[in-house]
Amino acid sequence: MIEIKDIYKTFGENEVLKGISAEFKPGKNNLIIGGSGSGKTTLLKCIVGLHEPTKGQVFFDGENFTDMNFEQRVPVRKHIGMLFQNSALFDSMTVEQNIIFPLNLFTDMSKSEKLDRANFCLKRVNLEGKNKLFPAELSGGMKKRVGIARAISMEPKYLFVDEPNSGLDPQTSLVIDDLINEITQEYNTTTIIVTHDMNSVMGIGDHIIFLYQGKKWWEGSNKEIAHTENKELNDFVFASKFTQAAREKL
Ligand SMILES: Nc1ncnc2c1ncn2[C@@H]1O[C@H](COP(=O)(O)OP(=O)(O)OP(=O)(O)O)[C@@H](O)[C@H]1O
Repeated sequence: MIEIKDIYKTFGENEVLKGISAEFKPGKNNLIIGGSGSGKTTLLKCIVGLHEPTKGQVFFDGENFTDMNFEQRVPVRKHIGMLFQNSALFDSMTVEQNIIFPLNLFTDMSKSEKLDRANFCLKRVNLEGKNKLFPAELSGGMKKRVGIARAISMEPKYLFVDEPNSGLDPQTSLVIDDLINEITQEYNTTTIIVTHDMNSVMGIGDHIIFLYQGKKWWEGSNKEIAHTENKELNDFVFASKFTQAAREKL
């Protein structure tokens, strides 16, 4: 479980996060949603340690991550898998080398063990046999799947995903959402996903927090979101006439 307590983040004069507290449970898809510039990515980066919060604390399974120094964080980081917006693959490396990269950094596995692990992860994301391809030879959806394979190579306890569906068509987005959902349940990972995608919200949103004006404005599940009376959340989720009409039928 990940717990955040009273997180503030300020850039110069710009107070982006104003006291956010939440709990993110294992085996659940925890979604962070909100308008553009509401601080979703900033919050994710504060949780994972890419930004230091101006105030407040982050706990990984009860351990105070914020107060740890670089060395103390290393064992926690080993349990973190990340999938960032553009998949962040190394263009000069093959698919296999990309997946093995964290294993080289964090483990003393033998070459054949690493290869076995890469093959297992590739199979898991339905990219068996694509080992020797380079990122430039892959579609956007395939790149995401390689990103997921790399993220799970270390068998993470915590999985952080920023905009998994950006640049993908609706069908491929569903495939990626399903994959993240399956992995979250199979490995009981505490998964935190930043998303704009309302299909993801309705499809896999076990636990959703909605950011507005730097605060946690609403929290609940995808079932609850359909019936919320929260005006700002309604304006955000059901912005179009089409989604408003769909809501009537929920
Ligand atoms: N490194 C930084 N330095 C200064 N300001 C930053 C930095 N990172 C983010 N910000 C500011 O923080 C605010 C929130 O940005 P953030 O990227 O977290 O929003 P977001 O909700 O993820 O937006 P989007 O949905 O458009 O990706 C913005 O005003 C942005 O300019």
